[in-house]
Amino acid sequence: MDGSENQASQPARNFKQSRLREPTVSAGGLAEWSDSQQNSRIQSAIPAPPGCKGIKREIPQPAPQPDAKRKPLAERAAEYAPKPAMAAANPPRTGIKGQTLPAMSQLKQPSRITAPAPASSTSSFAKSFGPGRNTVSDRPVTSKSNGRPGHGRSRSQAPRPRTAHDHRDEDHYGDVSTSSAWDVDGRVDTIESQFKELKDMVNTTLTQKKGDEDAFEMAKSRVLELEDYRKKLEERHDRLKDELDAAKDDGRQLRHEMDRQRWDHIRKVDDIERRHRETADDLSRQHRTAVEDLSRELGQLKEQETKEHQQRMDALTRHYQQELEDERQRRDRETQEIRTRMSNEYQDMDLALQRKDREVQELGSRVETLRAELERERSLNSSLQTNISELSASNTTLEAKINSLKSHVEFLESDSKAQSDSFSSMEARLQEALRAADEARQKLIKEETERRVLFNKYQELKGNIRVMCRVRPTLTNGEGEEAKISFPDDKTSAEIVLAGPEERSSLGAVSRKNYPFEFDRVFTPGTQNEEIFGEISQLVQSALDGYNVCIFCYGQTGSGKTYTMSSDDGMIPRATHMIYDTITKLKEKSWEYTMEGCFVEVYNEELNDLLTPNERSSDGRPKRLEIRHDEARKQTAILNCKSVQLNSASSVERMLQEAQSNRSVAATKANERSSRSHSVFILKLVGENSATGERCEGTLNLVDLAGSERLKHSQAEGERMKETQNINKSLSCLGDVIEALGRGSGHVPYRNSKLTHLLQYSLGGNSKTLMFVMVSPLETHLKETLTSLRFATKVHNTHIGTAKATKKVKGQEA
Ligand SMILES: Nc1ncnc2c1ncn2[C@@H]1O[C@H](COP(=O)(O)OP(=O)(O)OP(=O)(O)O)[C@@H](O)[C@H]1O
Repeated sequence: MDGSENQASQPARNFKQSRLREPTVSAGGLAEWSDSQQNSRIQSAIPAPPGCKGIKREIPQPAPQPDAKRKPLAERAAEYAPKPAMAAANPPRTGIKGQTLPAMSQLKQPSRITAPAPASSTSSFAKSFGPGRNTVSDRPVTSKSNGRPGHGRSRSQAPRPRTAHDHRDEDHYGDVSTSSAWDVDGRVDTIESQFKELKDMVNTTLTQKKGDEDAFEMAKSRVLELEDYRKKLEERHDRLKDELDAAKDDGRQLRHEMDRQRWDHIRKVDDIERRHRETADDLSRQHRTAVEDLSRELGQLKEQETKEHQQRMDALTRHYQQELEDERQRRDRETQEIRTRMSNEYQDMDLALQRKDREVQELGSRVETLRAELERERSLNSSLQTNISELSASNTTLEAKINSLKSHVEFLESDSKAQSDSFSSMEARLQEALRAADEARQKLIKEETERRVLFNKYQELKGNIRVMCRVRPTLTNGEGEEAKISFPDDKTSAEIVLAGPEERSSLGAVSRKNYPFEFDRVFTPGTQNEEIFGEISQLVQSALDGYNVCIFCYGQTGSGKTYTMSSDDGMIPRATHMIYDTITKLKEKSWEYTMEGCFVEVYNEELNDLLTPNERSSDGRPKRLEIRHDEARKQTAILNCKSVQLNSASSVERMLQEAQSNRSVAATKANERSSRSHSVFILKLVGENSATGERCEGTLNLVDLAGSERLKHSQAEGERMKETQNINKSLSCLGDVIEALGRGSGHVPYRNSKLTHLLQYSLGGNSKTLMFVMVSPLETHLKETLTSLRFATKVHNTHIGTAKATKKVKGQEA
């Protein structure tokens, strides 16, 4: 039977006696059970399916047997049933016993009293006690007298709970004591009815007990069932365990089998591989043998073929030789015949030719005769014409003579004496004028010599190294912000003041420092090349006078060096034009000049000829330019360098163009190259005075230096690095040379760079030097500009010794 059905049929069942692990249920019965409690019982009662999780569920233990010493309530109630009078007669005793029941009832029914045992009955039962007998304080004592500890005891000690009707028993005591305390019959009736109720209760309890026993039995059977199930499960577990062990054994065997098969397989694979190798070896052996056999056969076949071929060739050769011989003989015969025929024809032709020759000779002699006749006729004709013209001329002359004679006769006929006097005075005056002119010429030559002396003295006084500054204008293509440059002194035009970069003080004030510089001359951005040349023309004159002159432009890239030096109206074309003009003028003073020019560049410490850049020596190597100094003449020559005779201004222009184009060829970007090399235009001027016997030899060097800002750039690599190092080196060597000259040092380090070595006689004692420091007007170039101006100031402060002209008068040193 199902547990739930059992419960439904026994609503008043007391679970305290069963002690099963089920929720504690009050004596109220089924009406007080919650659904969850019922469900839990249903779940526990249903046997779990075999093999499910329920196997692990705790099997409920049989409830312990109730305390045997304790008398069941029904028995105790039965003891009182036949003696209702005693209850009235001996109220304290009955009261004690009666007092135990509600206490027990309270133990069994902790919260509620259900319909069969309503609170009203308890309260009416309580009414049977006399006043003061059933106080709250007595109850725990009675309960304790039981001597059993229990969980219900603590509840009895707590303040009594309200009944199901939500009022305490004590609430009625007042009523009992006041209304019916001494109504014995009423009380007996009440007690009897109460007893009857009690009896019903006992019966109910007995029924409950029976139900409990049934439940107990059922639980027991359930336990047995579960035991069986457990056993089954254990059996199943053992069976499964056996199966697992068997499966493990199978697995082991399978693994073993697998290993064995793997080893078999590996062995087989090895065998196959070995067999395969052996087969391959056999095959390759067979192949080798076959190849050897074949090659042997091939060799034999080849030999045989060669022999057969040779035989065939021999047969063919013989055959063809025979044929050739036959053909040759046939041809010989034919040739013989042709020769015979030809000789006959030759003979015929010879005869015909001789005949023709004779005819030609005859014709030639006839032509000669005719030509001679024609010539004779022509000369006759011309002589006749000459005669005619001579005759007409002589006729005219004769006519003129006749006329003059006529006039002479007339003159002679007039005053002939006066005429002859005037003639003689005129001749005397002419002689006088000639003598004066000669004297004036002599004076002029003397004055020219004196002018030269004075001019050079004036130059010396100005100093042999002069520095001029030129600021180029801003270009119109929006180059950038202009630097703050001022020119304070209009009169001397020798000062320039540069506002330095912005400086910020610790207080945040922005200021600019002024940097004043002073040079021999400062040219403002508006100055034209013409005015610049006006300043340097005196130096060009000095070169004509036999001095070595060096004019160089120094400054950063883009500051205007090339513009100043080599542009169409730059210093080089202007200087050459001036020289031509001067030479022409000097011719009147008996000076004859020859002018020779060469153009070189110093690039990477190598001299390159810009007029013949690709010229090679006889051994095919590029011609190496070598510097040669003539100590006595204080002149420098460059070996293997093309030197051009400059007879006219146009030849100078041609030379400049050629140099420029060669410079462009040498580098893809001519501008870049111009920034990275020094170009030197060398003009040699040799003058001789036929009147005075003077001879002078001067050199004009016009140098466009490489961009000075390269001094700082050091991030370059490879070729660029070499270039940078060389530019740095040569520019600092130039500074060293100027400094050494200024100090009057015995040793001047000319040889430290190609540039200074080349300009040795144009820098220092025997020369006049002019440096142009070129200035860019841009703010971005400010630092470079300051560096350039400082360098120029150093040069300007250097005093170099007196210059000397290389001049000779025939037979004596200058
Ligand atoms: N005085 C001037 N008036 C007008 N334009 C000028 C003047 N000076 C220079 N320029 C212009 O400025 C530019 C740079 O000048 P230039 O090529 O002569 O500089 P640079 O110093 O020779 O440079 P690099 O070292 O690269 O050869 C050119 O376009 C040139 O025409």
